[in-house]
Amino acid sequence: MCDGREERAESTVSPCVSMKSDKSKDRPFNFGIGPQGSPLKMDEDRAESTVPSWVSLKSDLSKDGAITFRSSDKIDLQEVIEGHKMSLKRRCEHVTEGTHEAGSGTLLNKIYTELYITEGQSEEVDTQHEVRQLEITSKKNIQDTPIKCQDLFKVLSEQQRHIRVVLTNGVAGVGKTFSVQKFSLDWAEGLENQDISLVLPLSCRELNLIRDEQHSLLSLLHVFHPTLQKIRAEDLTVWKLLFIFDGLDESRFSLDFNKHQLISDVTQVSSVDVLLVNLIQGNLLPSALIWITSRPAAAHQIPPSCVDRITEVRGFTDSQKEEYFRRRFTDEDLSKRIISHIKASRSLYIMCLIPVFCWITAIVLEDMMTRDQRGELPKTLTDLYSHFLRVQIKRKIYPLSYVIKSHAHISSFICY
Ligand SMILES: Nc1ncnc2c1ncn2[C@@H]1O[C@H](COP(=O)(O)OP(=O)(O)OP(=O)(O)O)[C@@H](O)[C@H]1O
Repeated sequence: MCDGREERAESTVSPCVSMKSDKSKDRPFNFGIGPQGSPLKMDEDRAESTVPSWVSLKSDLSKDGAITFRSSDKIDLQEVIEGHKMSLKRRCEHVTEGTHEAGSGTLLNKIYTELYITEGQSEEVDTQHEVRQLEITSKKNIQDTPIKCQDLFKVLSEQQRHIRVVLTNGVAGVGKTFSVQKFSLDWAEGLENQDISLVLPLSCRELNLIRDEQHSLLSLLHVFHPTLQKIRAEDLTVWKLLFIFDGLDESRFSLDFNKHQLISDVTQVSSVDVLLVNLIQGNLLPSALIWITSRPAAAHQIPPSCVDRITEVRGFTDSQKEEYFRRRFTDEDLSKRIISHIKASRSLYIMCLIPVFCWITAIVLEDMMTRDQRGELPKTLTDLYSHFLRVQIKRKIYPLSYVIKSHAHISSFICY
């Protein structure tokens, strides 16, 4: 049992068929490495911290849960937090849709459409055709308990206790990374979860880059969040931190929860996988919150006993599908025509449960409807896919490698 805690509702993470693709290996969301804005200007000679313990910080929570600092710790802590918020906001407010598209960027808040997220995990998917599976899944949703992304760490019923580790499953292209980005942006903009001192997204794909290096948790944060260069070990132990590990399926670490070095000090150096295991088990920073996202087939790497809440991103409900197209196009008539076209095609309508399909559909139908198109609009997934490739090649805005990766992503869904 992780961190030695007593009985916890057993969660089953059944590995489902993963619609694995190469798409997310090219994901543009860069959590850390690279230019992240200027470092904070802080007084080098500041007096030793008088930071109160987290317990006393908690007593300073305002009505809306936001932290207010006492005068002695006000400047240092708030400077660090504000600097980190600015940096995170810069990184999260622009997104690239679909797959990597150099230099592009849409405002996340402009296109972000609420996703259907549920508590718990759907039963293992069977081997039926993808469209059939998605149809069944969407019907099963009715009894499930929806949960909002911003509430993932909130205790929502009397039966629940403190939620420390959340595992979010979801198939390829369903919106896990977008959810992480939206959660982080809302925090950075001061809108949600203001009781959390620092939200620290770490993409598993980027962590792979330092797989062979030795780090302490503190130095790991310095590498991936340079705006936190000035934070010290004692800060980490008193703040309420949220670590987000996005894309566990992309991780090349072998997480061994049974036999590993025990680490409880944030300055202790070890391999990155050992740091992760200790963090997830609660040996290292036991009060830190942890959010892990994964495609279903990789989620079993986290022992159920370590997980306080399992959620699943299910994609878009029917009304969310329509909302997506309405948000995407300022031309109301165009969005209406696109919605009525996908509604008329059963397979397209069902597949639009997956947001990345909405994106592909939008690209293709916008292209076909806004120019003098004589051909028939695509009604099957194969039609849609071939039009998609044609549009991309014609636009020449994507390199060939991008087109090949798109193919890998999409072909994991399409067998029509
Ligand atoms: N909430 C959303 N609102 C609007 N578009 C979305 C949303 N979620 C996802 N999308 C679209 O779907 C694409 C894929 O989403 P995302 O990268 O978050 O999926 P994922 O579940 O992380 O996939 P993978 O497992 O392949 O990494 C996005 O680039 C975007 O075009």
